Amino acid sequence: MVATDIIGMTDVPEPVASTKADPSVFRDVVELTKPRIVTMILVTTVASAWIAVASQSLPGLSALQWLVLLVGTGLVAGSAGAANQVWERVIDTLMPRTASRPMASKRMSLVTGVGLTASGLLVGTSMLAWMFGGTPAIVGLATWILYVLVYTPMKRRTAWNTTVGAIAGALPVFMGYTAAGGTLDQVAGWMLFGILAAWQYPHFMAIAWLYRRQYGEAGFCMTTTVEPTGRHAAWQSIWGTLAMAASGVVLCVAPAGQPIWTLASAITAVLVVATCWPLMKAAWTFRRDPQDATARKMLRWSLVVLPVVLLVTTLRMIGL
Ligand code: HEM
Ligand SMILES: CC(C)=CCC/C(C)=C/CC/C(C)=C/COP(=O)(O)OP(=O)(O)O
Repeated sequence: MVATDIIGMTDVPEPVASTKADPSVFRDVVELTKPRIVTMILVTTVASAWIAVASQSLPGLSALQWLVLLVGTGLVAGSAGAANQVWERVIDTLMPRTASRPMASKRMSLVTGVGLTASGLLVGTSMLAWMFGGTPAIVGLATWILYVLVYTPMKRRTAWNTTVGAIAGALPVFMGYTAAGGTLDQVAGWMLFGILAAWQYPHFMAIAWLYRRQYGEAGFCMTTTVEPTGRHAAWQSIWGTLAMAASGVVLCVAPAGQPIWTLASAITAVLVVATCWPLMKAAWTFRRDPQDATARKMLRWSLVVLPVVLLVTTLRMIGL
């Protein structure tokens, strides 16, 4: 049996909570890490490192440094995804969306899940500390703690969990930014953080709407379960998209705090707004007509808009 996935692009197997669902151990290990989220986090890490180098006139990273940054960050982020699945192995059985995960379906043992989580965290953090010193490693560890130990239990208590999740999802920009030599007091780094944190509202409000029944039945506290008309979710998406565009514009125009009025800053600022526009339109349409179709459109646009905004801002910084 097949079903359409959340963004309506491909057919995916209907989730089944059975030990026979997926015999591939390798596939389970990958699935445990939430690979699509990790991939997007790595995209943000690369953009952040590049923007730090270009905006602060730093020497670029060597090939080995890029490799260690990507593998180290990927391991820490994958470990966070794994820890979340270990923690939620029982509640994940209550939602068709998550019931076929390796831990929830019991295809993977608790010992293996915990072992993979611990080794990913240890190896990833050590690699970052060895190559780049303490800051990126400490930011990674703090992100891991916030996501696993604060956000994960909060999901069943208050819809404010999304704000904590958005902070955790945005902090990895500082791993790339500081690994490349940037510091935590620079405007460019904080604008990148702003882009990421704000983007997660349209991204997640769409998901929270599409899965509102599953979240509600499993006992999760999301904006769409505590306010089921979708109005709050829509407004959070609209404000999130606006804040994302504003952070992107500031990054293009005033990467060091002081506005620099050049053709490049004006063109890229306009491009940032133009890129965010379809997401804003989708959020507005969702506000007027909160339905699965309008939410799915918003989710799809969120996944397109983030990499494009990062590309535009990176090109601006490297002076193209
Ligand atoms: C409040 C923060 C966030 C929440 C609650 C959240 C939640 C989710 C959930 C539940 C899914 C899975 C949807 C499904 O099962 O089909 C998902 C998909 C995804 N998320 Fe997020 N997310 C957040 C932040 C992030 C961040 C920071 C990134 C990366 C920068 C990210 C990237 C993705 C990607 C690439 C997908 C894959 C979409 C697909 O299924 O094809 N998310 N998110
Ligand atoms: C470097 C490092 C430690 C990075 C970690 C950052 C990270 C994993 C951010 C993810 C953001 C997030 C809240 C995802 C949803 O989890 P969820 O639990 O709501 O999703 P689920 O319901 O599908 O399990």
